[in-house]
Amino acid sequence: MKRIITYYLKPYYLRMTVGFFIKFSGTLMDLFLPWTLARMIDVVIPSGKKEEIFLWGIFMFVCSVLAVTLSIIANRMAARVASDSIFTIREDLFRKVMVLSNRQADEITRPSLISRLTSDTYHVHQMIGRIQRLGVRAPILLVGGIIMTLLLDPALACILLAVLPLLTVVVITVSGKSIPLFTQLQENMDGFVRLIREDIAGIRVIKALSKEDYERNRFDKSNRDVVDWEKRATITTAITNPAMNLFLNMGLVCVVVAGAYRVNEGLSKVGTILAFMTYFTIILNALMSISRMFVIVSKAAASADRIDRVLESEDETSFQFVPVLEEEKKEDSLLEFDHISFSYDGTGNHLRDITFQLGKGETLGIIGATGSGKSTVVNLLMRYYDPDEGVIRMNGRDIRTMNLKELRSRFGTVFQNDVIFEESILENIRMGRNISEQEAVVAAGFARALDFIGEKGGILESLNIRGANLSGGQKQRILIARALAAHPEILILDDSSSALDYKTDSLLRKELRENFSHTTCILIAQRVSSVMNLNQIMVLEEGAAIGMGTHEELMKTCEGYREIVISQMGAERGENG
Ligand SMILES: Nc1ncnc2c1ncn2[C@@H]1O[C@H](COP(=O)(O)OP(=O)(O)OP(=O)(O)O)[C@@H](O)[C@H]1O
Repeated sequence: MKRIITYYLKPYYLRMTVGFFIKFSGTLMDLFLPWTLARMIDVVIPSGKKEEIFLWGIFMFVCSVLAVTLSIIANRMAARVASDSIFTIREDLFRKVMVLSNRQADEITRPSLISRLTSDTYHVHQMIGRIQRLGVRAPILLVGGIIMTLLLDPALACILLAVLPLLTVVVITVSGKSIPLFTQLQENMDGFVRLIREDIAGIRVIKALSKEDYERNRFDKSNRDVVDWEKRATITTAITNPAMNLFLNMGLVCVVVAGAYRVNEGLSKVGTILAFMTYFTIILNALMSISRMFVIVSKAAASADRIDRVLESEDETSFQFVPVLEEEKKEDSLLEFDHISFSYDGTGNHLRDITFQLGKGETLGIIGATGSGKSTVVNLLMRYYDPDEGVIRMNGRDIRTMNLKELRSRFGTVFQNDVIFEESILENIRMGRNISEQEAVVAAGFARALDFIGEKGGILESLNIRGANLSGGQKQRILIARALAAHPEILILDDSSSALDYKTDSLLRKELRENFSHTTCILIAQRVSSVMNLNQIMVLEEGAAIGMGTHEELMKTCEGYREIVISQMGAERGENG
């Protein structure tokens, strides 16, 4: 919250101050109206002076118009400050989310990052707007109302002063009880949104596994939790209005009765009693607004904390430069993994003592069971994570000493589950890079994607979100074209041809051999046929390299590799190599 007030709202302090004075003036006008009404009824009308009545009427009219106009101006200013400041907060938050390290994103979780960017910024937006409107108006009406009643009739004001503590107790008690309930409701709502997002994204698999009932039960439970907390919170706050009204009406009855006596005894006047009753209502409404403010501020404070936790986290770029750790090695290899060990969470051994070297234009295949650590090799290479032990070098230089953007710009990558955007095929290949339409078409040709692009109506045709109007293999080919389009120095294909038929897969490899012979290539695959012709193949098992060499070498030396080959290509091939 502190960051929002001292940093994000700072550029608007002047606007907020001007807005405050406008709101203040408008509220004062509102506050004066009952007083002028009392004066009109008690003094001006009985005097019978038409001119004076007319002037006071004009004065009241001007006061009302001014009160409304000033309030509208101040509210519009407040809305602008809220929108402008939240725009900056969202931008900074989004920028931060983009540069969070994978480890940080794992910790916070992706759905929570989405909630922070959406519902949490919404709550803060609400608070910034309301605090400038109600936050100014309600206290002025409360304090000003009390002062006016004291000025009008101190004896009657005693009734108000007696009722006020009761109203304050109601507000404080209800707020004290409802704020934690609303906070809890917000947390449950986060889980609820997360569940809906998962269910909608995974609707196909839910249907395929006939898990509709299971998911409905999960949904019902989450829905019930949200409704329960919502009920508790709203039932608690529901006491406020009736209780306040009760005290108000009791107070008003006392004011009317006491006022009648005082009027009869000539100690007070009818107009004064009327004005007094109006102030009574104004004060009550101000108190209710203040109680609502408590809820809004507490919600926003929780949201601001969640936003702050992301904003203050050290971003990826701040730990990209590590002082040169070792003498630059003059080596021929373009890429080197030097005894790399790594764990995502500090408990598992996700990679163990991995060592390999790769020269320019060489190709490396990585094969192994699911979860054996294949993608982890790429994650470390791209510096999504840093290894716990060992050094990764590029041209003999520790990659931790390289600029992160520069490092990543040398790669063309296709990851598992990469995303197709709701854009044209051309823009999906370009991805904002300086790539001409012609270059994109050529890349699509290398990726063997031209046939189906033609059938879809050409490269300018739009794709649906996540490529919903494409088959799995078509999606993969667009992603491969995206990776090839910039002619990267190092190409990484992580299980990116798994959905291609054998013929297309083999044609794709032919294209790569013929047109990307100078490109160093790392190919992660489940199929032996995809990697068997590469310069080196690394066989991973539970994070360790159990074999390294060419297909022929591995057939002789690596039992694990032979088993994979036999299972995929038949015993004969396995035995004869
Ligand atoms: N972000 C993460 N946090 C914690 N553990 C992770 C994370 N990502 C992967 N792992 C774990 O690390 C191990 C290796 O994962 P990795 O993705 O490298 O496997 P893989 O060989 O590429 O598998 P697949 O062929 O199924 O893609 C797995 O046990 C996995 O559960």
